[in-house]
Amino acid sequence: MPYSDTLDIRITDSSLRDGSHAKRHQFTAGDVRSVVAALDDAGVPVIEVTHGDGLGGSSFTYGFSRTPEQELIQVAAETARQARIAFLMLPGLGVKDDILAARDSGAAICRIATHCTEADIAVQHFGLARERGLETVGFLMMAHSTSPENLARQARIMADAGCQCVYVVDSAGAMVMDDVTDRVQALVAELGADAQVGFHGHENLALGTGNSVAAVKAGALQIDGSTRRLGAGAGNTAVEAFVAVCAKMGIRTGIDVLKIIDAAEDVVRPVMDEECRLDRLALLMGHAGVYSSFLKHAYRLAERYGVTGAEILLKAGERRLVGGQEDQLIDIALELAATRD
Ligand SMILES: CC[C@H](O)CC(=O)C(=O)O
Ligand SMILES: [Mn+2]
Repeated sequence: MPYSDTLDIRITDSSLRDGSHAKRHQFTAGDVRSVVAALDDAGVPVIEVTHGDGLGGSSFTYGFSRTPEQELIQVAAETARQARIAFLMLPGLGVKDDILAARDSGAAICRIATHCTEADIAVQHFGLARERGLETVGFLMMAHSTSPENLARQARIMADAGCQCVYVVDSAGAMVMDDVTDRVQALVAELGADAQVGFHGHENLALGTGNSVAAVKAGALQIDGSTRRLGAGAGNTAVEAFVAVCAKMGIRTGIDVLKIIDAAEDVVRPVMDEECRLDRLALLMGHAGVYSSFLKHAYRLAERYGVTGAEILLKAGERRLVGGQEDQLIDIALELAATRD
């Protein structure tokens, strides 16, 4: 079944949220205005705007936002003519009042993210969001690290709590196509008509587009990407490439291929500090299954403690660190530095 009468799938652009990691959370209101205007004009139906770690992420642990995220959400909502604005929140980092504030700032879609085995911590948040008229999306992060069967059980918890679409989130960019197919199929079978299934990819193994196509073939109706790959690690699935592939495959996204290609080059690239590269550290994250948003932390800590980013990330992979354990990267760097003395 298609997403709607006019769309086979719905794409959410995460450049202004996942891309916040790559920008070390330094987006300005002007950045948001220009990117939202271009994506909206190209027909992108949903644009996510928040601190990289979601509402309430601005902190010593995750990095401070240059501009308060509610202001960025407000600017996005005022700029968009047809696109709906989404925000992300990790329970515990953000609180319920942040959800209400984001709704008042003009956001329409509430995306709640948990580690893939902890869906139960999101139950109240989905309830509140639905009660206040927000559309809901659930994010099961680091989905490569649990079985399809277990992931489906976690998706059921989210759907029963009022989540309308549960995402398989390849936070580490560690999945290959069969991993995606198995997980998306398991969720589709579990959720049936109760909730849609989505997929969020990272490019750490250069499989963002291929994995997203696999997700669609397995029944996903919502797909995330970031224009010019502006996201954590090697970035997210490039929206412009995925849209062009969909056009060739006859998958209706509602996004104008030529306009999104221009937006990537002329509007998003100038906002970026640098390209999101598939370099050594990004590849290591895909290989070792490490949370993509650890990348910039690894660079910073490597420099501060005189160790290498690769060592930090490989240890993080061995210890199976999950999102929210950024402080443990400091412990790893200190331990490595101690072995140098
Ligand atoms: C909220 C942290 C994280 O960046 C969410 C996400 O995009 C992912 O897990 O890939
Ligand atoms: Mn991500």
